[in-house]
Amino acid sequence: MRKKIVAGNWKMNMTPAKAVELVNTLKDQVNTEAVDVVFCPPFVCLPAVLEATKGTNIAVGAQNMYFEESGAYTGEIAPSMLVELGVKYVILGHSERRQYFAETNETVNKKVLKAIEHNLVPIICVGESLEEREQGITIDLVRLQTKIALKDVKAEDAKKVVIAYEPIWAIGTGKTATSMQAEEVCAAIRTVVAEIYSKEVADEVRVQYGGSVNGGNANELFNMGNIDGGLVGGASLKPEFASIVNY
Ligand SMILES: O=C[C@H](O)COP(=O)(O)O
Repeated sequence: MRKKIVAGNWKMNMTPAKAVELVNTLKDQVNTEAVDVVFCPPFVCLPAVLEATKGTNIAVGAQNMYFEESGAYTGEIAPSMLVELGVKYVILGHSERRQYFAETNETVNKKVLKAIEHNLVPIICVGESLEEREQGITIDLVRLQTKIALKDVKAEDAKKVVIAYEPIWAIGTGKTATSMQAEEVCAAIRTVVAEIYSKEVADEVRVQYGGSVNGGNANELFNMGNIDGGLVGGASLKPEFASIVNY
């Protein structure tokens, strides 16, 4: 039985002081027994959020990292830096990174391999644009993104990764995929994982849905057979996040 996982991607919002306020608002409200809860603040807020979540079961994730160990990569963050702080998860390949920062399936794969090497759990984002959906290539595209992201990842490591299906047209738009649309693609992701590895691996890997998840739609989405929780943007910055976790 897969445990649900709900992660809040704060994106480029909050300052360290505001982050502590948000954690203090949410930390006693979220039920971490039934669901793994992850807060993913901006890099500079990580120490404050780690401190503020001490003594809770809330895990902390980063929103990105680089695939080299160290060196002359101005502005980048290495996995060891995150690990030393106590970060457990890292979002990789978010569509905003692909769109604005030229991330490709190949760089996402390098980051996934590096994260695993450092025992960070990658939350790998995949998903199609509206144009791609209208062209009828959603499943092919998401299968390809998943396959490349997992290239050279061993079966025992693949079991632990989280894959977030985020249709780009649903991100920050208030336009949620229907539970059937989300389920169809999340099931296809599980199928491709089974093809690469085995049914056993596919049964363990957790697949989230992301894109305008809110307190009103979380229950229906998270009750679909192949949806193991959500990657939440806008609503993760509000008290409403608790009602998503406690769906
Ligand atoms: O990472 C989170 C997603 O991009 C979803 O964002 P959203 O909940 O604001 O639509």
